[in-house]
Amino acid sequence: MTRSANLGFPRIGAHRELKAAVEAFWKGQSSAEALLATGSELRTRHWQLQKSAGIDIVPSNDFSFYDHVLDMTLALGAVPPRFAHAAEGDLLTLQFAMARGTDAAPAMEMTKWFDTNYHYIVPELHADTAFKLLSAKAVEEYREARSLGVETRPVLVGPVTWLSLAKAKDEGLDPFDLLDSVLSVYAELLAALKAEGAQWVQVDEPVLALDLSERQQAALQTAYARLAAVGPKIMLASYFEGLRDNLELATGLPVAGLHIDLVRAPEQLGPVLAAIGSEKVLSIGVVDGRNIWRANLPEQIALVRGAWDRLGPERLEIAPSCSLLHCPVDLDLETALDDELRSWLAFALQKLEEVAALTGAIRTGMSSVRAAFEASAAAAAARQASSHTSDPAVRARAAAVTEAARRRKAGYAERRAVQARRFNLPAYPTTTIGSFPQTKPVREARAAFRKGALDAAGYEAFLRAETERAVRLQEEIGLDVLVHGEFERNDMVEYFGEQLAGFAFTRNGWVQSYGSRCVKPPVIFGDVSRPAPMTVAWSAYAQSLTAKPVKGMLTGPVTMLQWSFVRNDQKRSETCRQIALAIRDEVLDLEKAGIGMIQIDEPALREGLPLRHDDRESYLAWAVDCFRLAAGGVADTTQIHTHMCYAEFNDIMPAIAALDADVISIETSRSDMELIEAFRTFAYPNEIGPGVWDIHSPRVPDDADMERLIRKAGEAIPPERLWVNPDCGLKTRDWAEVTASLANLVTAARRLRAGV
Ligand SMILES: CN1c2c(nc(N)[nH]c2=O)NC[C@@H]1CNc1ccc(C(=O)N[C@@H](CCC(=O)N[C@@H](CCC(=O)N[C@@H](CCC(=O)O)C(=O)O)C(=O)O)C(=O)O)cc1
Ligand SMILES: N[C@@H](CCS)C(=O)O
Ligand SMILES: [Zn+2]
Repeated sequence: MTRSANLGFPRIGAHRELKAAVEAFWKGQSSAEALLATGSELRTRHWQLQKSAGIDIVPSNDFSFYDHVLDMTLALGAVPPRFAHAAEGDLLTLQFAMARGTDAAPAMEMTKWFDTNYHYIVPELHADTAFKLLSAKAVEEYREARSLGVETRPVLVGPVTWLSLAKAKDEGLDPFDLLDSVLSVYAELLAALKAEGAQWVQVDEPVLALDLSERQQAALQTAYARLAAVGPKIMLASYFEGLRDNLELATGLPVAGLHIDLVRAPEQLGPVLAAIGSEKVLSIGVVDGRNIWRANLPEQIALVRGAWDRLGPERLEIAPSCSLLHCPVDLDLETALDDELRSWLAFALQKLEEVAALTGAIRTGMSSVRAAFEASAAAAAARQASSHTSDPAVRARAAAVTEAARRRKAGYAERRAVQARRFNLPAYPTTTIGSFPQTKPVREARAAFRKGALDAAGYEAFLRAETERAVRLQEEIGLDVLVHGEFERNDMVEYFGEQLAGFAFTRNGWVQSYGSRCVKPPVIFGDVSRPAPMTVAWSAYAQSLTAKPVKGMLTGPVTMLQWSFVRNDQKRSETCRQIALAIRDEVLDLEKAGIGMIQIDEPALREGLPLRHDDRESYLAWAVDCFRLAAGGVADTTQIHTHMCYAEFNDIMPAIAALDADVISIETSRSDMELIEAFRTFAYPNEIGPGVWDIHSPRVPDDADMERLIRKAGEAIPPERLWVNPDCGLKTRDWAEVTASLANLVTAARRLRAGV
């Protein structure tokens, strides 16, 4: 019988219940028991919701208190030696210590999960890492679901993906040297799941979407020859791209099932069907797990029928393209959303209903799901015919863009000279990345304003006071280039989305970004333009308070695109160009208002890079063009900054240089300045602020730490081109940490200056 399946459900809760519980525990306001109870309630609710939506194969172990890659690291006992002190306690405390750091041990690195805005904790490996089954979470959650009458398919991050994401900490060590020891623990875990009664296990190997080295390919062969023999049948899940040249490898592995992503790569169905042989179950991902558009069921059923014709009912599963971790939970909560737009959307629960409808159509015939299919077809037709998705003026303007609009008037060397005269900054200029603490009072004031409990004048007065406090503090600390603090912003993307035409925003569309932190990506449904200035009043106000330069602060077009739910009826490059023109308007208005330095953040430029090398050049070409279009209109005396965090820069250095920003600030401190190496190798020509404070950790770095990092950066970059700044914005930190850390940062810079 053809079955409906899910690969993972959003764990944070429709109302971010997990966030509240975890943060209360961290603050010491609630007990471990209370946190564990919330976890259990959420898992129970989510299993039941999935069953009620009509899903036959429901996942377990997709839940996590922080991150599922970290959970796998704990399962394998790969605890870095610096957490030995925490390893003596319970696993909850240990995992939070590893993720967030402690006074005694800096946090583990965190980076982007493939091309998503979800962050995982990077496993750390030493030649003598002693792997052992440390956490039986997967078994416990399987047992928990079973006790509730729900038979689940536990999910594990696969060994080859886990090793590929890991960082070797010993010179000369390749993570794959440790494959055998890692596989022993996986085998033990699978055996334990089998003993508990699990018939199937979903093993996620998204690396199958990447260009694989020979070592990775061999590791996949070795791993699955060994693990398939253990017992539970393995559903090997690939997603985020087509298998392409990994197709033969994937279909040839001795596993019982294979999941493929037919949303990103529908063209792979034919070749996979031809190669899959006569025994494997095929799980087809036909509902988009990465976006919020309603599926076109009549179109998708054609793919399903193609698979069914070849495989028959027993060897077919119908599923979302990937875990629904990247989707908000429930569209029904969006009561304030425009009815027309809402009728085009589906969140996690609605997507599962779509999976169930496609399964019903194949299993019991069209008559059982006719209403769902008709509604889906009507929504698709209405969206295509809607006048709200296109704006002829925006299209005409985008079509008329010339190369000249993307080019600064003078080259960097000339700009550097005129800007040095204008700003007259000391060596090692100090600055921050933009945001200052988004404290509870700030969030509460915004919530009160939104609910009407605080009027516009009261909210504005509150924000002005916060901004002035931040400016005064920065002056007192002695920073050279100030920021206004971004207090008026709920989020660096959502804030702009709320003000741009063509964007819509949700009330509850939360998606986990890292740990307890969530984002509410706006929805780009139509052509984008900027009806009015968005940030000019706040920047001008902050500048009016001080003689020091205050940077204007904008989110760049690629990041706006990447961190939104993007329309799927137009090329991404086209949508990005429209956003770039809207940001360009804002840049020019800031310049007109006397703002001399304008930062255009592009932290998602690297994340947007296609997973396969073959696709990268064309992406980088349009992404760089869009940034340059946003920035290119200003005078040479206006200094353009950009900022990127979490990026592996090595493979995109030419693109970063081609942005031609006067100054770039990057995240480097968690990797101990490793990332700066790429800038040295490439001989990056412009100014750089390598981050010297890991702002994701509550730890206050001392001035000696920061001085050491700057000196290390100075070995790679000529000191006269170095800036001193944190890794990223300070919105997640509190004022005590910010005040202490920034004072240390300024001390470090002054000490270096004295030695220059
Ligand atoms: C730089 N990063 C960002 C990414 N993606 C983005 N879209 N934005 C980013 O900044 N990706 C990479 C990184 C990820 N980093 C972060 C860092 C911090 C957060 C974060 O703090 N998220 C907040 C939610 C932010 C927000 O939208 N806040 C709203 C609503 C606040 C709220 O919950 N209000 C309450 C009432 C107030 C209260 O009682 O506290 C309510 O409405 O009930 C706002 O400020 O108005 C988070 O809380 O997780 C995310 C990614
Ligand atoms: N200006 C933003 C950038 C974050 S990537 C901030 O400071 O929060
Ligand atoms: Zn950042």
